[in-house]
Amino acid sequence: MGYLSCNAESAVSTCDSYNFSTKSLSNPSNKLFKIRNFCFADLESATKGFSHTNFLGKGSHGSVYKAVLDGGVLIVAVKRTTAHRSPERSNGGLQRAMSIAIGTPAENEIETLSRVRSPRLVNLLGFGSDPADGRKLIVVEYMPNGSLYDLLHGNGNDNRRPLGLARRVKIAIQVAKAVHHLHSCNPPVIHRDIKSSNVLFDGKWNARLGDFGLALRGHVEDVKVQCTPPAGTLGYLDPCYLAPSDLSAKSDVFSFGILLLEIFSGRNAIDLKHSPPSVIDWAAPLIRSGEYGEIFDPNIETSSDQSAVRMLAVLAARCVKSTAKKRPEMAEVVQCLTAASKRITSEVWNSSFGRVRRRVRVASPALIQYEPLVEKIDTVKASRGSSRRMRKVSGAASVPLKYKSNGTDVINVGRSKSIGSVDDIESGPSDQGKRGGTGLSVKGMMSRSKSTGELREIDGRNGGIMLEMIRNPNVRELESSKLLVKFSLV
Ligand SMILES: Nc1ncnc2c1ncn2[C@@H]1O[C@H](COP(=O)(O)OP(=O)(O)OP(=O)(O)O)[C@@H](O)[C@H]1O
Repeated sequence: MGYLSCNAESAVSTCDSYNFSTKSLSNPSNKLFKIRNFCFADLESATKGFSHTNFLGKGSHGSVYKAVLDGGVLIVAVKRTTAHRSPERSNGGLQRAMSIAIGTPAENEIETLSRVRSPRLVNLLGFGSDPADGRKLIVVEYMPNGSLYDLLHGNGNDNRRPLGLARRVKIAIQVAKAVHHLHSCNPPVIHRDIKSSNVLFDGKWNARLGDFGLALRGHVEDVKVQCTPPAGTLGYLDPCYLAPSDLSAKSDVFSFGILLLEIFSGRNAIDLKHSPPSVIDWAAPLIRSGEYGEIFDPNIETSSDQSAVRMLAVLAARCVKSTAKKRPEMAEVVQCLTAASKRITSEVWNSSFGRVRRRVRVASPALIQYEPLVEKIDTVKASRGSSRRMRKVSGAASVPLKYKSNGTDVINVGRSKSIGSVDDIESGPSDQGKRGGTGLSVKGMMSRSKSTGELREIDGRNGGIMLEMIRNPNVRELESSKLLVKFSLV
């Protein structure tokens, strides 16, 4: 994929440097963020002399080390850039074009990150420079849980369970929010290097977007943007981005689309073990022919909500459309992923409560005997009277159930079809005394949550009763199993 065609040298000679200076960042009058100018000796000792033990990884611009500063209070990652060389001699030529029209990638990263900040990004904390050769050191937040690349592809030796679909979609949403944040800045920031190895996990396993070495901050018509030759990582690079003037936020959307396919399928953006090696060439025909489920990792269970699966697959296909204008904005991407996530999460939720659901199914409109229940019920008094509050789950259909009381009376009970949710029980007038009800109630829990409460008769007309669940936070231990066991089929 040879998309890189611009001559970096000529671009450098014509660009506007925006008067970038690291001095301005440490100037107290600069109120953007508190960016520290670290002393090299401090960074050197905090990384134990940039030792192997503190080594975190190596990128195309240098090595990254863990550093412990401020007497152990502050743990950071320090990027020590390689000595600056001209782009033509850079050894990253095949993987990435060295094309920053202003300064080095390190300077660019410092400049860009000093102006954007978000909990979805690997934020800049400060910088330093090596007095021996002037190399820049970038100090960013430390991400202790590795990269998305590691999580998806591992190192081949670990026996980790593959990530579930809900988790994958959550990660996708977090990255989408990061990109959306960048595009919403004024002027916007185009990251230009969205890929799984640039998504890192913080201490709470939230995904953060990092590595702003190639990021461009400015409007597409700005001189800086117009003068910066195309760059990115092969496999993720927008095929429409052939010249500086082609750049737009939609190039990031393309890279994000490739990342989505990688997240869903577990395949590398380019994987020579597969044919075709490119994830987009493999997935696009499947999505086009409506085989949406085929693009998901075969090692994970996809949602049985097929509309969510379709939404995700179609979204990825839209992001990687060959015409940039047809790709969605990141705001829409976030929305769509969030909608799919809700469907998947409720599906996961429902299946984890399958045990309760099965019970509800058994209890569908069959005749059910509830023999000793009356005894039990007689001993339990309604605890909260008319002040009770029903927590309703919207859209839950009620199914009338028939129960046999003591083998003699048949009573009708409204119960929701929705899983194990007594909260969903059909409600009605609660003044049981006036309605000639039996005055029975029973403790129970069938809620999705661990909350407990009381089942209380609320309507005793027509030879049947209506029960409702009254939430009772004081009752911790549940008698749901008893309740359910007592409802046996006849
Ligand atoms: N903030 C951080 N916290 C913890 N580890 C980090 C951090 N930043 C980078 N790393 C580790 O260092 C490695 C190199 O990071 P770097 O951003 O320099 O390069 P890269 O993104 O892997 O590759 P490239 O520079 O080619 O895009 C990463 O793969 C990651 O393992």
